[in-house]
Amino acid sequence: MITHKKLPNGFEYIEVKNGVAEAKIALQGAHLFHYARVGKEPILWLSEVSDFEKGKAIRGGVPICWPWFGFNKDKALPQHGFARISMWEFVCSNELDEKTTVLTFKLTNSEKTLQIWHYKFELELRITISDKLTMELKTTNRDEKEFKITQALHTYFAVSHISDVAILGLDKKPYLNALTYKNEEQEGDITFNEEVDRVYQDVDDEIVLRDKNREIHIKNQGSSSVVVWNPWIEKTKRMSAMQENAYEYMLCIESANAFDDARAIKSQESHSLKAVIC
Ligand SMILES: O=P(O)(O)OC[C@H]1O[C@H](O)[C@H](O)[C@@H](O)[C@@H]1O
Repeated sequence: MITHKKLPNGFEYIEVKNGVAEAKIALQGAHLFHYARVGKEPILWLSEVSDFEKGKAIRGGVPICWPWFGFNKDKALPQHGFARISMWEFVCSNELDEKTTVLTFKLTNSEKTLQIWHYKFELELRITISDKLTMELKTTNRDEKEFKITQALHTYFAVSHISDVAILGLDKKPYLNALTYKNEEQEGDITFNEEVDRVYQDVDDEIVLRDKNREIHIKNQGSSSVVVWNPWIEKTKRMSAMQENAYEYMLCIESANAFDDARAIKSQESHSLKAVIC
């Protein structure tokens, strides 16, 4: 079942419920901010003090970073691009069976986007809610000239406690340490006891988030870079919409095309970035 909902301030979202899972997706940013299987704990983390407000990104769920990931050279432009703070069009929903709901959202260039990013584009997000969460973000170049994007499905995962989790599947992978700007290589599993902000490259395999009582598997397509991030104590204090202890209960594993994995898309061609989480 699909229900259109509105907060008292006018902020709109869609609630999805089917036989196996439920989800919530805001029209601003086509931002999925809740996904849980029936009777199970949510997979995604959402800040208890997140904004649900026009022009502000939701803190948690899956922000869509597009058409650039991270800072823009022009510091006046928004970090992680404009897609996550733009109003998307809800195109359609399709209940394939009692366990599978597919929703499609679209964003195209406008006068406003052309002022800050000088290309015509079509961006489509297909979200499939079933016992798996599937997100496919397709960028089509509708301009005459080629363009280059960096992007991410910036997934915030809920964890029982940051000191109890490990990320498997990135052993021996090269990464850019975004805190020191040094290139390093992963040794073994990733565990957390300090701030971590890394862009892994050459990722071609499944990633596993191992928690005390569950494992989450992440499989990406059209992507060979993965960002792993936990802000830890000091950065959390500086961030918007985060409670002081929030870093203990979340981490991000972001399905990306970032840094060396930027993608050039020719006129009328497309690129799809897909993540399957189960
Ligand atoms: O606060 P935001 O703009 O949502 O960014 C949140 C985080 O996103 C990514 O994971 C970056 O690697 C981090 O450096 C950044 O702090």
